[in-house]
Amino acid sequence: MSLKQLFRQPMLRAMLGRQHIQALRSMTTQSDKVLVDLDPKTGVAVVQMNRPPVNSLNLEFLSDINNTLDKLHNDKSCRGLILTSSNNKVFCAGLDIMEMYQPQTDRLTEFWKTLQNVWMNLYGSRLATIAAINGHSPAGGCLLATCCDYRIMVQNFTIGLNETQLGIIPPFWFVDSMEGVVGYRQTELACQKGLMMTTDQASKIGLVDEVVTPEVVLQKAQNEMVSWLKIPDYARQLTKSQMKMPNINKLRARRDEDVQHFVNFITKDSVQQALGFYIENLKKKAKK
Ligand SMILES: CCCCCCCCCCCCC/C=C/C(=O)SCCNC(=O)CCNC(=O)[C@H](O)C(C)(C)COP(=O)(O)OP(=O)(O)OC[C@H]1O[C@@H](n2cnc3c(N)ncnc32)[C@H](O)[C@@H]1OP(=O)(O)O
Repeated sequence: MSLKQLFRQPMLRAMLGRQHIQALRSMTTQSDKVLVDLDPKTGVAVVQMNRPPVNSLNLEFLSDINNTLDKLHNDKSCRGLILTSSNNKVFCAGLDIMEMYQPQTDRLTEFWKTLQNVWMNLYGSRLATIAAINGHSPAGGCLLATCCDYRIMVQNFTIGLNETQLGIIPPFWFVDSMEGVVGYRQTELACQKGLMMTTDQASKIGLVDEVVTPEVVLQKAQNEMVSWLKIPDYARQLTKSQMKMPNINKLRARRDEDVQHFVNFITKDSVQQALGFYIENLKKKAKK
């Protein structure tokens, strides 16, 4: 019997109720790289990034994240999203560097457009969003975290926009996301120097809101979510939108130009060389 047929069974429908069937259906249609557990009672979806070894963001993974966000946004029962990782050492290693090294222009363009979509979708989400950062979170990983409304991070990991250390530039919307959380001066220091901060350092500048032990990170996120969902959705959403729309509109207005800058920049010989060295070092370090 197919899942579709199974969901139509009157006995199953009676036992589980309509809401639960909907939640089950949405869970079973997700990709195996993005695991979704939507609790029909609370309306909170726990979304686990699950692309081993380090949840690096390649084109397909970004598309899966986007599809998941679309599904949750279209599901009226969903009110909150907790973003976390199935790997308890790495939340997200940022963009998949292999997408940017010796790339095909078409795929590189598609990759960047998809990342822009993920950013707009998560940063501007109608849902209350909490990042349960249960591991390292460099660059694009930090971007995902700063898209969320609240960040809870496990102690003794690192987070930051470290692009300049790779010889690349954090795009203006990465910078805007961080600035919205920690303000201009801390963003300037963090981005120009490509700082990877420990959880405690990040907490000191307000980049993370709470520092916790690994065992409690999800429970803390669930507890925090309860307080966000006590606020009427329309009031919270309109307040959020008022604050986030200027940055979203800024990227919308400069989308094509941003893609062009990215492609031109990444395909420069000097940038390819810097990425090549970085990958070599990463692989050497991984072998040790
Ligand atoms: C006029 C103005 C013009 C403006 C123009 C603007 C242009 C815009 C420019 C471009 C902007 C790009 C923005 C980029 C954003 C990014 O996100 S870049 C990626 C940054 N990420 C990193 O630097 C992280 C690197 N990884 C690590 O530090 C560590 O892996 C880790 C995350 C701390 C985890 O450590 P550990 O658990 O010890 O795992 P490892 O052993 O190191 O790694 C396991 C394997 O995974 C591979 N890997 C790691 N990270 C990545 C990655 N990001 N992409 C691809 N692959 C990765 C690593 O190499 C290992 O692989 P194997 O050796 O094959 O096992």
